[in-house]
Amino acid sequence: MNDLIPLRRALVSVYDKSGLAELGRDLHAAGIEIVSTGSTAATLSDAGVPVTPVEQVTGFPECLDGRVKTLHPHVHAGILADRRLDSHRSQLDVMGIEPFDLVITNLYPFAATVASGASDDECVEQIDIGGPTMVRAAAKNHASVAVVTSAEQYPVLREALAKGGFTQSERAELAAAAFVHTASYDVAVASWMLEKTAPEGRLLPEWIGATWRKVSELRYGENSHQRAAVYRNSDGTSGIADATQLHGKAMSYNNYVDADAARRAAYDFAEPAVAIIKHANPCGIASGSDIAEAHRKAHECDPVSAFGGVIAANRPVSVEMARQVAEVFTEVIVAPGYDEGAVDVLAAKKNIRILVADDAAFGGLSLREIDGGVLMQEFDSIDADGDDPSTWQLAAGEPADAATLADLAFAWRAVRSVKSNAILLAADRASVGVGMGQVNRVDSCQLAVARAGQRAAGSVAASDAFFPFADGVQVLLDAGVRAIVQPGGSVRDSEVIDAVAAAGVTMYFTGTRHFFH
Ligand SMILES: NC(=O)c1ncn([C@@H]2O[C@H](COP(=O)(O)O)[C@@H](O)[C@H]2O)c1NC=O
Repeated sequence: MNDLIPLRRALVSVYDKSGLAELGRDLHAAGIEIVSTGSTAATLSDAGVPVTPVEQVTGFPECLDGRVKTLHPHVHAGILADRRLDSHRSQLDVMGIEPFDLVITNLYPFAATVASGASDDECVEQIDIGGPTMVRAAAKNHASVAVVTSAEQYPVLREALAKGGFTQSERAELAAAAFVHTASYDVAVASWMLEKTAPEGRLLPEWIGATWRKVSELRYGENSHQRAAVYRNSDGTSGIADATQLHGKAMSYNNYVDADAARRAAYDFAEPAVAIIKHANPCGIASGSDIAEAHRKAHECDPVSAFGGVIAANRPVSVEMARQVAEVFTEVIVAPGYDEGAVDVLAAKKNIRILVADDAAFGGLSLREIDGGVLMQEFDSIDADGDDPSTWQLAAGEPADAATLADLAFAWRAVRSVKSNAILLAADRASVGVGMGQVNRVDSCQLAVARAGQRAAGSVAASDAFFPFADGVQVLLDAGVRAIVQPGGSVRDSEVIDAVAAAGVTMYFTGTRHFFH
């Protein structure tokens, strides 16, 4: 297929000058004439590369502090002429305009400038206008022009130089990448402008722009007949999507879902904490004086279910914890780091996936896809009103002693990582029985009690939402639970309070609910 267009003339205008001098030499060596803007031209000249200043093409000086450099018909007609058309070629001849075969541009660093905390004026100045205009023009006209928008593409460009140009399909691919580049850039600008112009107190934007870039394809999705891939947020935030894998088989779709749930659970705690997740629910969650103790206690909650689990720690994994984990078949372990020797201990197990990911920073706004749209809400913060035990209202029984209150506070934090209806029994800042995802609260109570077995007696209980009737709470009381924390707010609260008081059990109302679906 002879659709290769030789590269004879290039427009080069880059903010990021990395690799520019070397590239310029290669372009020159390939016989390409280089037209270039201000400091790009200076960098090339300093490197001994012959360059035509863009002013020589436009016959107009760069002006307004660089706001106008390449925005000129002599540049844009040279980029946009469809050279398959006789009419376009002859118009260029008449106007004395030479076409460009190649545009190399990277844009002003708008997002980085915003992230640096620069003033509004400085951010506005970093909204590139001429760059995207050239990029979009070249991408539109990929039938005639190749466009390069990042230094990461220079190796591909060098390959094209070696073979005498880009093919049509290569130019189309470059054009697609270029439109992704300008679209992502505009999403960043538009989001920032919307935030700037939002009326006081408006949290939920009128428009949501977000872009994600594929990190990798996954073997399959939730099931083997579903194709799937993982994408990373383009806004620079890091998380489980771009965790570094140190060992083990490739992550699966379900591994990602569970690792995300595990991190959410573990990172609710300031003290060392571990969550063990199966099918997005904790089968064990505990805090401890160190991470190994937290893991031991989390594992003891339900050793049967912990088989094949996904573990998250909110502290670096110690060798001691690694040894404990290595005794159990574990799908994934994710932590902010690993003490020396811990990875070696874990990696002795061939199948475990070992991930290191930055400390989780759950918060802000979260999105959930529904048919035809998305739901946006504030992330459910555990530090909402009502989460501080000092604000809880004693609804029944005697005030809890300090140790019991600490266990209730633990249970209240832990229960919100359990899918509703959620009941979590805890002792010594560790779950001992979890009832999750049931369609009524009585079943969740029964499940939590059954899982806890003998440990239910003397444990404390947390319920993610109020008890609509006394039947659920009665299951907990019959099992010997000694203190309960729940939001309160049911029309039948008095029945629930009476049952709890009759059993001589302490119960606090938080006034805050933590449904999790
Ligand atoms: N206004 C223009 O005509 C214009 N043309 C190109 N630019 C940008 O100027 C930068 C390169 O400028 P310099 O070569 O002076 O470093 C590139 O990031 C390019 O995207 C422009 N600047 C911003 O809008």
